Formats: sequence, C-alpha cells, structure tokens
Amino acid sequence: MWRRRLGAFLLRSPPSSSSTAASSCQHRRHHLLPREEPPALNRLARLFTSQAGSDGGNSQKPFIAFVLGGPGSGKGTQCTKIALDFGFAHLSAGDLLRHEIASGSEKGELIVDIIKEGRIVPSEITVELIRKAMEASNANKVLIDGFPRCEENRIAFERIVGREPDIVVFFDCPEDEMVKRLLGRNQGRVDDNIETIKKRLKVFESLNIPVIDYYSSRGKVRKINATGTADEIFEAVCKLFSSLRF
Ligand SMILES: Nc1ncnc2c1ncn2[C@@H]1O[C@H](COP(=O)(O)OP(=O)(O)OP(=O)(O)O)[C@@H](O)[C@H]1O
Ligand SMILES: O=c1ccn([C@@H]2O[C@H](COP(=O)(O)O)[C@@H](O)[C@H]2O)c(=O)[nH]1
Ligand SMILES: [Mg+2]
Repeated sequence: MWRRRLGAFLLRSPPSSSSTAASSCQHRRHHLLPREEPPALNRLARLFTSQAGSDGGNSQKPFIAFVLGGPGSGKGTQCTKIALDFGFAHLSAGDLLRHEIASGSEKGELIVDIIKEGRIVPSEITVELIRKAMEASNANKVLIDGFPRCEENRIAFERIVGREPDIVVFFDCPEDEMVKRLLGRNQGRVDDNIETIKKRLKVFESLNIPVIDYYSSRGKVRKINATGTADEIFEAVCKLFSSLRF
C-alpha cells in the first residue's frame, strides 16, 4: 500500500482546484473500492470483483484506459477527476517525462529538447517509464494520460507491456479552444508557447490521430466532446465510466 501511495504521490499531477466535492460526479457509481472505505469492507468488496488483487492491487491484469486528445484538450484535468471519483491510478506520460527531466539525468536533457520542439520522445524511454509507474502503483485500474502519441509508441507498449488498453478515451476539442487553454495555463511549462503549440498540433494531427483511428477500428474508442466547462465535460465522463465494468 505504501508503494502505491508513494507512486501516486510522485507520479500524479497535483489535483486541480476544480476537483471539489461540488464538481464531483453526479452519476457516481457505487464504488466497489473507494479509498475511504474501511479495510474489512474493502476486503469483502474485492471478493466480488474479478480484477482486484490480494492487497487491492494488481496481482491480475489491471484495467487500462488510454486517455488521448489534442494538447490542451483537458486530459490532465479530467484524469484528476476520474482518479478521485473512480479510484484509478493516474499516470501521465508527460508528467513522467518531466519528472525524468527534473531528476537531472542525461536522458532528461534529451527529453527537454524534444518537448520544447513538440516532438515525440523515443518509445523505449516513455514505455519504460510507464511500465515502471504501473508496477509501482500496483493499481487494478490505470489511466494512461497522453500516451501513445504515435503508432510506434502503441506498438512498443503492446510489445513491452504485453497488453492492449481496455478502452481509449478521446477528448475531442477544437484547435482554437485548445490554443486558448494552453496559452492561459500558466504552469511554467517549456512547451506552453505559441511556436511549440503549433508544432504540437501538427504532431497530434499527423501522428496521434492515426492511433485513435486504429483503436476506433478495434471498437475501443469512446469520444467525449471536450468543449464546455470542466464540470460539464466531467458529467459526460461520469456517464461513460459509470457504464464500464472494471
Ligand atoms: N473545460 C475547460 N475549459 C476551460 N479550461 C480548461 C478546461 N479543461 C481544462 N482547462 C484548462 O486548460 C489548460 C489545459 O488543460 P489540461 O492541462 O488538462 O490539458 P491537457 O490535455 O492535459 O494538455 P497537455 O496535452 O498539454 O498536457 C489548463 O490550464 C486547464 O486548467
Ligand atoms: O507519450 C508521450 C507523452 C508526452 N511526450 C512529450 O511530452 C510533451 C508534453 O506531453 P503532455 O502529455 O502533453 O504533458 C509532448 O508534447 C511530447 O513532446 C512524448 O513524447 N510522449
Ligand atoms: Mg496534460
């Protein structure tokens, strides 16, 4: 459990200020494993779930949701809310890469140059970070936010982790809205400037959309209209997640 908490602390984005009780899911499902549930009830609940492990973790294969969408479509914002309301571990590929940069490693120096250019980090680096984070989280439900970015990423993940996602959530947002949000983000990100944003939008269209198309052809994509307020979008997200079996 401590590993799970430490992993979550290190790897999840800080909760957004909009993640309040008031904004939480109106369609909230009856969680089988809410965090605040007493341990005895948790154990009982686990007897009735197919995926939970002996410590609530992933001794069997976890439910994996890839969360995709253009830059600034609101992936991180919505994942924070989903993690809180539905008990998912939130692994953001971008945050993992930024964490590697912050560690001061040689790999980090390579990564920061790629991010400034809006390009895609080599698959073996990103997949290895995600694989380790999944292992550290020991979770039975995982959101992988902002990955895979291209077909090569997808193929590398499926080869190394040995799994396809159970679903792919696609936040569909118009470009002008994404640009407006990114320019207003104000979190000191090296890629939140108009030059990099334009490059990221091109990379999204040319490399990430084909991944979404691939998973669409496999019936895995759930498209969500990502316009409106974060809370309005979360209403649609809640409907989707409440309908899932995990
Ligand atoms: N529905 C919304 N309406 C207005 N602003 C939003 C909405 N959702 C998120 N934002 C804001 O837009 C910015 C980008 O959101 P967020 O970081 O969640 O996007 P993202 O898809 O994770 O972007 P990136 O791919 O760059 O990581 C943030 O400042 C966030 O607070
Ligand atoms: O799988 C990934 C995820 C991210 N990148 C690089 O990081 C930036 C920022 O990512 P966000 O998910 O938007 O935080 C992205 O533009 C890429 O340069 C990546 O290469 N691979
Ligand atoms: Mg993000």
